[in-house]
Amino acid sequence: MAALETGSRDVRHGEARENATGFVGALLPVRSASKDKLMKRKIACDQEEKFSLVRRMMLRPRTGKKAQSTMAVRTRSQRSSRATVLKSDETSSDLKEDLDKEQLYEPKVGDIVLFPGKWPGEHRVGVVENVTSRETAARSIVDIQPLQRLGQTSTYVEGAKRKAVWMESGDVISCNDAEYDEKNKVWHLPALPSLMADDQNRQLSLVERNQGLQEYERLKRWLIQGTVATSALGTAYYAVRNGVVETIAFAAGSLAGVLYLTLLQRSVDRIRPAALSPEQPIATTASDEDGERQHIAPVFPVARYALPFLLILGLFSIREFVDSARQRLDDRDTSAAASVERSGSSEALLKRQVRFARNLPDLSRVPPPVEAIVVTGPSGVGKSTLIARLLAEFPTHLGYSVSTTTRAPRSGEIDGISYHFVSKEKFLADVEAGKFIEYASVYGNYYGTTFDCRPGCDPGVASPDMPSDQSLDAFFIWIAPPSLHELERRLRERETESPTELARRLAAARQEMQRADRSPNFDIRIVNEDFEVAYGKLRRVVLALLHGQR
Ligand SMILES: Nc1ncnc2c1ncn2[C@@H]1O[C@H](COP(=O)(O)OP(=O)(O)OP(=O)(O)O)[C@@H](O)[C@H]1O
Repeated sequence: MAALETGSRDVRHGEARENATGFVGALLPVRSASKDKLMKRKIACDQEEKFSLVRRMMLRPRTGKKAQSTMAVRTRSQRSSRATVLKSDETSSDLKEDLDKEQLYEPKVGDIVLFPGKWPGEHRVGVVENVTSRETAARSIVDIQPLQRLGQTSTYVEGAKRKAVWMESGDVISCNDAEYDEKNKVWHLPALPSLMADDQNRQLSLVERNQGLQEYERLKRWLIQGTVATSALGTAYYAVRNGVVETIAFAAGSLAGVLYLTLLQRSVDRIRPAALSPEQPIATTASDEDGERQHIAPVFPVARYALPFLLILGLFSIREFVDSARQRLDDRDTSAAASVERSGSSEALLKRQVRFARNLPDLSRVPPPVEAIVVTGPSGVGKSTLIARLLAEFPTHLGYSVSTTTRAPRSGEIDGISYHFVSKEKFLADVEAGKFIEYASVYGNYYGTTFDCRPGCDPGVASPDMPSDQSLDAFFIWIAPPSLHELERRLRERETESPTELARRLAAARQEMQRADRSPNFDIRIVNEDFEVAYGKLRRVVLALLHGQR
């Protein structure tokens, strides 16, 4: 053992260092080497030593007591054996002999192997798909396709998701006993190679894992409780501040959120380590949950990824539903208002007024910017129809000013409802007294609109044919027909005018429309082609005016 003797001599001369990296360093021919060369060789030997250790770690225990130890235990035992070698000045041939006793496992494509899972202490079974050896490293890279255990059986199948993992060859253990069933395309593993750590290590990893799981359970509870509490508060707030529909929409959204969170947690629960119970051996690769996962695998990922989109879609649908419900309620209230107007039911009227009052301003606090809203337009354009709808919708906020005329009442016309029928003298006296919003002389008779309105609230809606030039703090709206032809059709269909009267009204309408086009007195012009569209525009304007915006 010349080399060893050299080392021994160095030790004697005090030239060898304590940190000469063990017995391999002691094999260096120190005397004949320069300092640089010495360092290079030392590094080479360091690597060589590491390599030998790596090789020893990769050795798979086959028989005897050692076969029961884990890889971790083997690493420790390697260290202690190395110390023993140093102490006892064992020779390199002794080491080789020691190494030769063990066999180095080199995975091959198609081998069934046991490899570490992502959880501490977890091990899984897989089939080797590829082995890539590396020139610069002792270990090769092994691509492994994980297998799934079927329930508690010793049968393994390929997972639904084919996703290979890679390991270093030293980290995998061969499962020699695996048998492939060609017909059913499954592997039978009568016994897994045991990887049990010593009891102390095992207990430690279990304690750590249980602590982690407890924290996770706490976090889960906290998340769900927090979301439920926030949802309940939000729903209560909506119930107090907004209507039923908004509250239902918010509650539905919250419920969907909680449901999604629960599903997400269930999904996370399913990727727990295979062996959770302390009684269950850590080396078990898969459990019942894996089998269960296999069944739900194709369904659950789809649901998981589709759920956020479904939620968004659902929220949009709820919004649509809320809008349409609101519209339906509005329509119902409007028609209810009209029927209540007719039937005169004070209870229904009160209910309707309360409902509308929620969205309408308190006029004592928000004074409207105008004293009157004047709706003007040619005869037959639809003024009365539009105003009737407005009055039905805002009965407490709008009143209607009945026009005053000096013409004689026609059959069926009632004084005070159709018109205020007054004498020419009285009319002119009221004009002098400034009682009229507007007045005009038409075909020898006076027509005018006063500030008095029914049922006596402010602002009123007046329906004069044309606004007068007198100064009035009113908002003037011009309602135009889509065409003269359509105007004539409406008047004819109304059947309230004689042919002569109809012709006269149409001629007057032509002139009024020309004057209205040039008149600077109108604040807004609305074409009444589609009734709902025209009413929608009118309604928005009136609401803005009621809320103090001009
Ligand atoms: N957008 C519309 N499309 C079709 N018909 C309409 C429309 N608006 C109103 N009408 C109809 O036109 C006719 C005339 O309407 P309305 O009596 O309200 O007009 P008016 O302007 O008040 O007339 P007048 O000034 O002579 O009282 C009614 O039969 C009404 O139902």
